[in-house]
Amino acid sequence: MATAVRLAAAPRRLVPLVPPASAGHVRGQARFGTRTGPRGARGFSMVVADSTRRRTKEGDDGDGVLGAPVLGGPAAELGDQLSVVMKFGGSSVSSAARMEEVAGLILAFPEEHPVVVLSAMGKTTNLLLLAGEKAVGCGVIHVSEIEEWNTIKDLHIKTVDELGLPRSVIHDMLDELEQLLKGIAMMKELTLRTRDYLVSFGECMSTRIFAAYLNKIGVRAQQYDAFDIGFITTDDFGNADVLEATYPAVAKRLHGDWIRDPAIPVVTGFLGKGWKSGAVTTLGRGGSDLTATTIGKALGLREIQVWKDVDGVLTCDPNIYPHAKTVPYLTFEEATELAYFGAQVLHPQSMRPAREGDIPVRVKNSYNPKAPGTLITKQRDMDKVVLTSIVLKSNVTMLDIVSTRMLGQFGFLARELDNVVEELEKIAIVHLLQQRAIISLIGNVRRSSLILEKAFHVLRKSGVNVQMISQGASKVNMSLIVHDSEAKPCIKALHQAFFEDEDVLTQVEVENLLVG
Ligand SMILES: Nc1ncnc2c1ncn2[C@@H]1O[C@H](COP(=O)(O)OP(=O)(O)O)[C@@H](O)[C@H]1O
Ligand SMILES: N[C@@H](CC(=O)OP(=O)(O)O)C(=O)O
Repeated sequence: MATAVRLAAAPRRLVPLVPPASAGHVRGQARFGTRTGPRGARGFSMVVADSTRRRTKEGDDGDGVLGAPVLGGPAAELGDQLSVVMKFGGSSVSSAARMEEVAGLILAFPEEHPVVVLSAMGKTTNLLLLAGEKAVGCGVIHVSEIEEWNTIKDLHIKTVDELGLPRSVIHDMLDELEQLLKGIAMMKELTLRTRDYLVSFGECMSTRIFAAYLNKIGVRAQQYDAFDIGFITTDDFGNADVLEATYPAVAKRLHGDWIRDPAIPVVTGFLGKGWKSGAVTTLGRGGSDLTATTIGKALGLREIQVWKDVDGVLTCDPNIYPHAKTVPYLTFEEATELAYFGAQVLHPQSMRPAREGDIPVRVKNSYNPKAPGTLITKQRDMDKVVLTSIVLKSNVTMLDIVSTRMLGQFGFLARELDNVVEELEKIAIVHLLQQRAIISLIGNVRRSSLILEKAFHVLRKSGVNVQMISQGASKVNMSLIVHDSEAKPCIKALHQAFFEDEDVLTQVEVENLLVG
């Protein structure tokens, strides 16, 4: 749950990336093609285990399939450098057929030498969490009956079978996972640390399967567990931060191995190793995006690609309004605001390494690779930009504070919500308003008057009362707070007005005419 605060203190080298027509499905053989080209305070308004396990043995492909013939694939020769990161999310690798498609996509760019980052297959992370919660209360002898555990097991076994791989690729992992669930059942508790260890099995299995499959079709690949190759994090289980030491460590390991023996690295997304505990940590839900950008920066790669199940970053969440359109270009700042204010498509922290390393990020659709996707860079031409995307964050609690005694007071908001309210009530009248939603208008704040005029016109026509508005320090975000129940219709109405009505450009043109 997020919190919004209203203080009413009185007074208050870039080319389209499209696989060739020949790119596509592979089964048992590599195919090639050529690339067609290659928070916080805003003025007075505020919106506010054992990690060494499963180490890949030296000289092992990490997959149990050794010595497969090299048919081709991104044809690395000594001297060639790793060039891109290709991250595939859970939906992109949800089945054997999807893994074959993804292998086809990688092979469609033979001149690239990718580092592949994978998430867990499909909904495996959610299923692991549910299985863990059930294990707490079900008793050791009933662990084998937990529905989610059986779904996970069946999916992974089915996948290796369908890909023609030996079950030994994941056998030990599944065994270890069942032992862990029994341990949770025995202890009747699931700590944050154990939870991270539990969910790590998802990425550890998907990467082992995929690396084994690449090797089977003759493309040399090497599986890596991120926590074993230098992903050092804070010990904030469930939401760990990547520490600086990660960059040189990851670069040394991946680059060093590649130079000695060029095999496509297939790295677990989402996972790290706590610097104090040495235990497996996770980077927050959707954290594989951050793994990808961290590797991109560490190795100074040309581009970071995040392959999803949508045509790129869209003008709004397609689950809220299906007529969302692809946003072709974004800046790192826009993408960060979008993610931070609730767009599930990117991990909120993921743009930081890309921005620091000035490495373009491309969001692509693994189900529709010909779609151009979204290109995210440091800068873009904002001249014609009005609104870029509309983002919704629901279930927000708003604090409405009226006081004359708060000027010069700061720091109180950093504490817990209950404490904050208690503290504030000493000096102000506080209303805690729940079930609110933040609608963020990501766009060109230099056109804020135009955007807000249009937005308020739409909202007034829809009979919606805006309860707070925040612009503040961000150059790309204007936030409105409305009641939760009104938020989705608002998104739809705003989307229609900004992205489906023809008159927006005309307004820009009129404005340009007035200015120029
Ligand atoms: N503005 C947006 N643009 C694109 N997708 C969005 C947006 N807001 C929400 N989404 C959702 O994000 C999903 C993609 O993100 P995610 O599930 O994390 O991808 P993956 O697991 O493939 O990395 C889409 O399927 C879509 O439902
Ligand atoms: N599997 C993890 C990490 C991740 O990034 O997944 P995805 O790329 O499918 O959002 C999760 O579900 O959170």
